[in-house]
Formats: sequence, structure tokens, C-alpha cells
Amino acid sequence: MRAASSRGLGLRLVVAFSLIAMLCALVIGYYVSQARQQVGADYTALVTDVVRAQQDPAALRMTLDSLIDSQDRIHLEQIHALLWRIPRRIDGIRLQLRRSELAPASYGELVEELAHVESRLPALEAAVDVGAEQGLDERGSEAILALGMEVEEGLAWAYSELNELLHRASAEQRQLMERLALAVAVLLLLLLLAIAAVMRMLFQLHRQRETMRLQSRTDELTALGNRRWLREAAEQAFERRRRHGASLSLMLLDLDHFKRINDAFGHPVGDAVLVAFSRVLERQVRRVDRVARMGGEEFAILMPDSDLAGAEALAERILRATRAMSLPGPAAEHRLTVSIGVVEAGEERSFDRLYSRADELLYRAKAGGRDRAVTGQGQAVPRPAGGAARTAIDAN
Ligand SMILES: Nc1nc2c(ncn2[C@@H]2O[C@H](COP(=O)(O)OP(=O)(O)OP(=O)(O)O)[C@@H](O)[C@H]2O)c(=O)[nH]1
Repeated sequence: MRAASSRGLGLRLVVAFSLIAMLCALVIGYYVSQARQQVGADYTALVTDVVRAQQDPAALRMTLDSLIDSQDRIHLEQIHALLWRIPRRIDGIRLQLRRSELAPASYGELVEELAHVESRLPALEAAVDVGAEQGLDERGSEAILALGMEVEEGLAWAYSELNELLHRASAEQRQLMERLALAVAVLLLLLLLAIAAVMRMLFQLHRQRETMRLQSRTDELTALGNRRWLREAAEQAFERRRRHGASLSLMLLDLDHFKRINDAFGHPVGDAVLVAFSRVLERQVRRVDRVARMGGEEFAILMPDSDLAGAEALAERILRATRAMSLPGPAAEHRLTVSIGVVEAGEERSFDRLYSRADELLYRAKAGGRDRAVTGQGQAVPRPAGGAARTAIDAN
């Protein structure tokens, strides 16, 4: 009588818990990694654009330096190409800023500076065009240099500030993601703890129920199954017999003159004898046999897959083992015997019918002189020749 179903439920709960935990971890892990990648990708694109745009003021600076060294037409063409590129870059960055998660207030000043730069570009372009058409004189060069430097400084400042702002924002985002991941992990842990607590509670409840169920089917004194337990086992055995035609036998055992043991040595010794007899029975039976105490000094053994011959053989073994049994404490000098009724299930469909037939045979064993088994066909298994030498309680 083991709590096998408790272990089964425990295993199922552990598997369910592990699956839930794994699922939570996978889902949360997936979303955190997605969020992390998304935020990183937004800023990476913006930072890349800003870094690329930072080449514009550097290129303008180089071209202006070259123009100071040699007032060659080619430098004017280079400036012209830059003037075509710079507004597009500014537009692109403005668009990206609007799309980004950055607060508009944080980049407002930079956008104003870029707008100012843009407003100076037509004048620079006009000066470059004049220089290209009419040749560069000193005044024209100075105008281009002054405007060019103004544009270059404005762009360099705006882009470098923007770069700084983006790096700061990106670091803040990373920090935020780490905190978010931590919060999610804590939540997950709490969730798992809650699930574990509920599962533990369910498991304990089930164990309690199982223990109560076992207690209600166990004989307190001998720890054998009781009548209810045997009846349930018999119902299952009858079901098996119905399905597969398996044989089934039942044995009823009643200790002989047990009252005399109680009277002679007291109730506690009687109890000890009942317990010792239970262990003898358990040692004699097969694993599939079911031994129960039906009450008082009456026991029963249900034998699935056992025909009458097999049951008789067991009855003989029990008769011998009982005669050879040493009784506990002050009863040690005495010998115990048992009367047995053995039947094999035939047409019976219920435990009660089988039981009453076995009971009838047990009565005949008692009436026939005790210390014997009477089988289903009403044939007594005879006492061995040396049986009389084994002193029964009554002989004492
Ligand atoms: N120690 C002890 N005695 C019990 C227990 N249950 C029943 N008995 C006793 O078992 C005895 C049964 O007596 P009887 O029914 O006369 O049977 P018997 O003396 O074995 O005689 P036969 O069955 O005719 O051989 C009674 O004295 C009961 O008090 C128990 O749990 N412990």
C-alpha cells in the first residue's frame, strides 16, 4: 500500500512547473532581446548619419584652406559640390530626429543652429558662383572665406553636440534596458515562487488526502489492509477476471482458540501475536497476493492469477509456518494454529459471494477439528502425521 499516485502527481506538478518556468523565461527573454535590439538599432542609424555628416564641415574646412593657398577654380567647384550636399544631409538628420525617441527640447538648439547654417548657404553659393563666373579677386575670396568659415563652424558645433547627445541618450537607454531586464527577472522569480507555492500546497493537499485514504484502508494494529481495502482489490481482480479470464482464489484464516491467548497472557500479548501472525502471512505470499485483516483474529488472502491448487499449496505452507511460529513474550512456550477456508472463484460475480463460500469452508475447518484447511471442493488438507506433536493451545 504505497502512495504511488502521490508520487505520480508530484512528478506531474514538477514537469508542469518546469514547463511554465521555461515558457516564461523564453517569452520574457525574447521580448527583452527584441526591445534591446530595437533601441540599439534606432540610435545606431542616427549616430551613423551624424558621423557621416560631420565629414561636411571637415571637407569645407579643407577646401577653404586650399582656397587660401591657391585660388584655383577647382576649389570653387568643390565648395559648390559641398553646398549641394549639406542641405540634404541637414534635412535627413532633421527627419531622423523627429522619428527618434529623443525629446524635442533636447535638440531644439541644435536644430536652430542648423537652420541658421542653412540660411547662410545661399549667400555662400552666390559668392562662389560670382567667383566662378568672374574670377576670384581678393574681396570675393574674403567673402567666400568668411561665409564658409561661418557655415563650417555652425555645422561642426551642431553635429558634435548632436553626437554627444546621442551617445548620452544611448547610454541612458542601455541603463534603462538593464533596469527593465532586472525588473522582469524579479517579476519572473516572484511568479515562479508563487507557482511553486501553489503547487506545493496542491501536492500537500493531495498527500493528506492520500494519507487519509490509506488510513481508512489500513488495519491500525497490523498495518495490513483492512476489509474495505480487500474489497476494492477484489473488485479490481474480478474486473481482470472478467476481461482476461484470469483465475482468482480467496482464503479466509481464523486463529484457533485465540481467546485463550488473551485470557492466559493478556490483551497486549494477544495483540503481539496478531502482529507476528501478520508478518508470517506476508512472508508466505507472492507479491501479487493481498493480505488483509478482516477483524479480530480473522484474516484473508486474495490471490489473483491463482487456481485452487496454487491456493491449497499456500494454505499448507501457512499451516506449517503457523505451527512453527514462536509466539512473543510469555506465550513463547505455546504453539498457535489456524483454520483456513480456501475457494477459487467460479461463477461468482461479487466478492461477497466468494467470501461467504470461503467462510462456510472455514466454518467446516473449525468444525472438523481446527488446524486445517478446507478447500473449494470441500476436501480437507489433512493434518500432517506429526501434527499432534505440535502442541496447540487447547492441548495445553
Ligand atoms: N488481543 C486482541 N484480541 C482480540 C482482538 N480482536 C478480537 N480479539 C479477541 O479474539 C477473541 C476471539 O474469540 P472467539 O471468537 O471465541 O474465537 P477463538 O477463541 O479464536 O476460537 P475459535 O475461533 O473458535 O477457534 C476474543 O477474545 C476477542 O476479544 C484484538 O485486536 N486484539
